[in-house]
Amino acid sequence: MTDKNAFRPRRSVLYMPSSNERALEKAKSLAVDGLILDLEDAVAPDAKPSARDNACAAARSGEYGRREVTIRVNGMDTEWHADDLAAASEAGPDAIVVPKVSSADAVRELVAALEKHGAPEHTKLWAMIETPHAMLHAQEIAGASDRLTVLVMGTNDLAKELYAEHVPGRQPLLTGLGLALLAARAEGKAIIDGVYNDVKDTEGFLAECQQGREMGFDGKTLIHPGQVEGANRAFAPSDKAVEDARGILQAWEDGRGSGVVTYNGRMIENLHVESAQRVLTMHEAIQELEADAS
Ligand SMILES: CC(C)(COP(=O)(O)OP(=O)(O)OC[C@H]1O[C@@H](n2cnc3c(N)ncnc32)[C@H](O)[C@@H]1OP(=O)(O)O)[C@@H](O)C(=O)NCCC(=O)NCCSC(=O)C[C@H](O)C(=O)O
Ligand SMILES: [Mg+2]
Repeated sequence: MTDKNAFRPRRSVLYMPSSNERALEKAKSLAVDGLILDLEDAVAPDAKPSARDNACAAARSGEYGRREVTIRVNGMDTEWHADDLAAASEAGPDAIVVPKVSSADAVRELVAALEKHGAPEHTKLWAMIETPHAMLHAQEIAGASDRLTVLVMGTNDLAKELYAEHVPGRQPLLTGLGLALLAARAEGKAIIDGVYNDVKDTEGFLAECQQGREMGFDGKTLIHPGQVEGANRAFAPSDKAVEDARGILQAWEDGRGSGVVTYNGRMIENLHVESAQRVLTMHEAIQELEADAS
């Protein structure tokens, strides 16, 4: 994995229907780390062709500044997929997001199609992991190509396929979330958590952000501008975490050559130093991103 991919903040990644021109315009002023210009679930069948044109124009426009701009195409088994993939490849967004990727063969087929359509090198593949088959083959999917850089959880589809219910704490989904996380980390890929559907339930949304952060997700996919600030806060290292990381590095430096030191009474070994370094690198990457935005 490249450093850019490892430390590219993806705290908040907002979906928007590419048929909604107001939303596409509004996104230029939102403090999101990334955008998913959707052609799939949020777009009605008769609006698909014009939505495709809007998404490609937006990706080409260069008007989204520091934000990662991606296009979610329709699924591989749909009538729109081939045209979506060809148009998105030509437009050259930061990534093309493909829903319901369920096997390593599908990843290889998608990468070959991106190459065939002349997608520029910077256009990566993000695979949505949202079927039982994908969960059971998550590591093969994640490791199938270097061009695949990010896994995106599709928790609505996963719940549907499992006949599961959406409940606080997400107990029915935890096996799938855990398998996808293990796969992403084993293969050195980023992984973004699924959406929270109730845009008016701030408390429930923040609890789910915290759960995602604690599990190890890099960020959360969002559906409404009102969710951006909470996700940015939840998935950034807190002031306390940054202070602790600096303290750990200092204690390690002061201990020069010891295999183990203490910081605030806690045992510190080399692995804790690596984690502290990661926290500081992420903190600096976020500061840099936010400085670019102002
Ligand atoms: C959920 C919504 C339909 C709510 O829409 P609405 O009631 O119109 O919201 P507001 O009136 O509160 O909107 C206020 C302003 O914000 C803009 N807005 C709203 N949503 C977005 C957005 N996503 N991106 C950018 N801007 C947005 C409105 O235009 C208003 O602007 P203004 O008029 O100028 O004040 C709606 O939020 C929405 O459509 N959200 C996205 C839905 C979507 O993309 N769904 C598909 C992805 S989720 C998914 O598929 C998950 C996955 O596959 C799985 O399986 O889990
Ligand atoms: Mg889905």
